[in-house]
Amino acid sequence: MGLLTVIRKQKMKDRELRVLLLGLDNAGKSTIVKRILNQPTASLTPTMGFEITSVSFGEHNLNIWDVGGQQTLRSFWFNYFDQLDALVWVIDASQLDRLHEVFRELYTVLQNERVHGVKLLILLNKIDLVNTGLEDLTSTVIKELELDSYGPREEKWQIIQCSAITGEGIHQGLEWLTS
Ligand SMILES: Nc1nc2c(ncn2[C@@H]2O[C@H](COP(=O)(O)OP(=O)(O)OP(=O)(O)O)[C@@H](O)[C@H]2O)c(=O)[nH]1
Ligand SMILES: [Mg+2]
Repeated sequence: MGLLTVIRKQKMKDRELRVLLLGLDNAGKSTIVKRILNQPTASLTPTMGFEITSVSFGEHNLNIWDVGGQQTLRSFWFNYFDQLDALVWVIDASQLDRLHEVFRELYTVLQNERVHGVKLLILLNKIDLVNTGLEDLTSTVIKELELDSYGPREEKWQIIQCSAITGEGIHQGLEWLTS
């Protein structure tokens, strides 16, 4: 293989991003994927295994792994940790009573060494259902998960408010992932 071919292949590889979408059941992960694809978001059923979606964004091709978040499925999450470029963690911002569960599960995921150093995007989803308190929620998440120790914001992690139903914030999330 000539040098130019090697460089070209490497460039193509750099543009392929493997993205793992995780979060509790009902957080809105699959709806976010539908929104990205511009497909109807109504009448989705809980994801029982996983679904891979390939989508191009700018110069990049994102391979998004959408994995079911139900309790019984969480022990399988670690099967998807290899060679990740980014982890997207989706939180239902309208369900504050589940925040403890959210923190516990994400904390466990972040302990896994295969996730260390991987870009982390936290999406506070369903903001169309929330009228107040989003800024407080954002600060709480940053504090509880000690995100500042994860590395510099913008570079290593980001937190974005979004709605898979209205589409708000989704583009911004994809931009950050591919930046
Ligand atoms: N209002 C509102 N509802 C949303 C939003 N995103 C998702 N939903 C609803 O939340 C419910 C769950 O959405 P899913 O996308 O299936 O959730 P999931 O995270 O994929 O769930 P699992 O596959 O079980 O892990 C559905 O009824 C969606 O319509 C949002 O931004 N706003
Ligand atoms: Mg799903």
